[in-house]
Amino acid sequence: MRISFLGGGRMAEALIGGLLARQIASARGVQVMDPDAVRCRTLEARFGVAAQPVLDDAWFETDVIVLAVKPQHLREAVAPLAGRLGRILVLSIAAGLPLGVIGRWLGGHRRLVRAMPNTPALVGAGVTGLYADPSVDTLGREEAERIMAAVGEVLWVEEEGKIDAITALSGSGPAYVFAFLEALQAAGEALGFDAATARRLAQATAAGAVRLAQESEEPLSRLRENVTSKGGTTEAALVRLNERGFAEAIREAVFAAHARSQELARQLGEAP
Ligand SMILES: NC(=O)C1=CN([C@@H]2O[C@H](COP(=O)(O)OP(=O)(O)OC[C@H]3O[C@@H](n4cnc5c(N)ncnc54)[C@H](OP(=O)(O)O)[C@@H]3O)[C@@H](O)[C@H]2O)C=CC1
Ligand SMILES: O=C(O)[C@@H]1CCC=N1
Repeated sequence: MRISFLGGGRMAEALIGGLLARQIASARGVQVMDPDAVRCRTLEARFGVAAQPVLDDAWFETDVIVLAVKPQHLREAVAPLAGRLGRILVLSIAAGLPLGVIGRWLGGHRRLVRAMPNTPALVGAGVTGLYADPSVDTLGREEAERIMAAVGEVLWVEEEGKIDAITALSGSGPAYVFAFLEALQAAGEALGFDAATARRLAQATAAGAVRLAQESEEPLSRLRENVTSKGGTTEAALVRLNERGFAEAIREAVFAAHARSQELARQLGEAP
C-alpha cells in the first residue's frame, strides 16, 4: 500500500513505525508532508521514508492519505488537497471533526474514513475506533483497517457519533490511566519509597491487573471483590475512594471529553 501522511507528528510516527514493522507498506511507499523541516529529517533518518515540507505531485501518487495534523490546523492543511484526490482514500485521525466537515473542506470528497487511535499505538498497543462514509467500498474499509491494525486493536462503529464516545473513552483514556498511575506513585512516595520504586510498583500493579482482567471472564466487579477481604486493607481503601466519588469523577471526566469532542467542529465555525 502507498500511504502519504499530512502531518508528521507523534501519531504519524507511531503509524509509520507500525506500518513498516508489519510490512503493510515499504519505506519507499510512505511519504510525509510536515512544514517542520527538522521533523522531516528526523522521520527520514528513523524510517527511511520520504518527508518534505511541501506538497508536490509525487505526494499525491498514493492509495491513502492520512490526515494527522491537529484539528485546529486541519482546514488550512487540507485546502491544497481539494480537487486533487480522485480515488484516494482519506483517513482522518483528527479529534472532533466530522467527515461532513472534512469532506466539505476537501471540495466534496466522499472517500473518507474517520479514525480515533490512542497513544499506546506508539508501542503497538493502541485501540482505534473507525467509521467510514457510507459510500466507501469494502476495499477502502480494508485499507483503513489494515493501517490502524498496524498499531493495535481496531473497532468499527456504524454511527459517526460513536467516534466522539470512543475519543472520550479510549482516545483520551491513556491520560486518565497515567493520572491514576501518577497518583499511585505519589502515594507510594508519601509512604517512603523513592520515586523509581514507587513508579515500578504502581506500573507493575496496573499491568498485572489489566492482564488479569483480559485473561478472565469474570465481571470486573468480581475481580475487585476477589482482592477485597472483609475488614481488610482493600476495603479500607475502597471506602475512601467511594466517599470521594471516584466512579462519578471518572464518569464526569469521560462525559466532559465527549462534550468537548462534539463541540470542536462548532468552535471552528463548522456545523457537522
Ligand atoms: N495525541 C493523541 O493522543 C491523539 C491524537 N489524535 C489526533 O491526531 C492528530 C495528530 O496529533 P499528534 O500527532 O498528537 O499531533 P502533533 O502536534 O504531534 O503532530 C501534528 C503535526 O502536524 C504538523 N502540521 C501543522 N500544520 C501542518 C500543515 N499545514 N500541513 C502538514 N502538517 C502540519 C505539525 O507541525 P508543527 O508542530 O510545526 O505545527 C506537527 O508536526 C490530531 O488531529 C489529534 O486530534 C488522535 C488520537 C489520539
Ligand atoms: O486531547 C485530544 O484532543 C486528543 C484526542 C484524543 C487524545 N488526544
